[in-house]
Amino acid sequence: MIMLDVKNVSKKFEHFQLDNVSFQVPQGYIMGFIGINGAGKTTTIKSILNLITVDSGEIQIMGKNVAIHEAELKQSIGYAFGNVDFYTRSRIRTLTKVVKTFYDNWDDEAYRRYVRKFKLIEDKRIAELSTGMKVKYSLAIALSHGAKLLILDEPTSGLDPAARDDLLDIFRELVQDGEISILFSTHITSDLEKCADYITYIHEGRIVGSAEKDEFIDTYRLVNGKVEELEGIKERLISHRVNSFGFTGLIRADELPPSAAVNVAIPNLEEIMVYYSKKEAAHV
Ligand SMILES: Nc1ncnc2c1ncn2[C@@H]1O[C@H](COP(=O)(O)OP(=O)(O)OP(=O)(O)O)[C@@H](O)[C@H]1O
Repeated sequence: MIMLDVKNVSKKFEHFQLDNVSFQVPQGYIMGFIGINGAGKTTTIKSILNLITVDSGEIQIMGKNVAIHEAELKQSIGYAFGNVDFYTRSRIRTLTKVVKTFYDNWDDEAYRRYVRKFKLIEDKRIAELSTGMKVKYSLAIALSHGAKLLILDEPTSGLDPAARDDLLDIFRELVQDGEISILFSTHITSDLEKCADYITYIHEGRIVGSAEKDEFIDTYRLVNGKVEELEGIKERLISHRVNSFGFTGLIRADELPPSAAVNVAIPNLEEIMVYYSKKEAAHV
């Protein structure tokens, strides 16, 4: 089943627009949503949560339009924002008492289980929680009301490597039984190398690619060669850099000329993102 279906969504701001954004998150998988700062990740997520009204296009969760069925669908969605503070003076215990009243399917037993699993101390005020703990608290809330789609906006930013690794393990565990799906936005691509099944890449408000992770990476090649070879291939490169050893560039695999005298390697997600952002700089 398709859990989240973003279809041809456009939204225009004064200096930025989401331009015909489309991608799908299948049930039971983790979709990594990547792009550099300002690419449009948060705007897309706000559209999915119906926090902003899109100009055109449609977003469906479990086959239902979010703009029409917002209240019903929010029962099935959990969200966590890594860097946002909410009700910072409340204690966990107090906040949960309020939050649980929003949900029809609240499961106290599940909540108790997640409080223990995530080692949440209920007497602590939100302001006293570390970033990782805040994300875990959001997850505990989401999982206790039976959320089937978790929308995590930069959940790992600001975390140390050990805390990040801990959360990534939790995300993997959550999708294991095929019920829960996760949309995970980040610019820390190494997190996604570890935990995402699919990748959607947004650049300047447009989707550059959305596919299973290895297939997405396999669309690109990193090439390097002597500067003399650059002219013959330059036009096909997404961008390139030159140093004293020669040049390195990113190219779509289907654009690679068979006869080019260059070394070819598979890039990682970070290299794909870095070379795409250089492309933008070259065109400004
Ligand atoms: N309400 C708004 N009015 C005008 N412009 C906006 C509004 N919200 C976002 N933008 C602009 O849209 C662009 C995309 O922002 P967005 O937050 O979606 O990017 P992002 O990919 O999430 O970036 P980051 O990784 O830095 O969080 C930015 O240039 C931002 O200034």
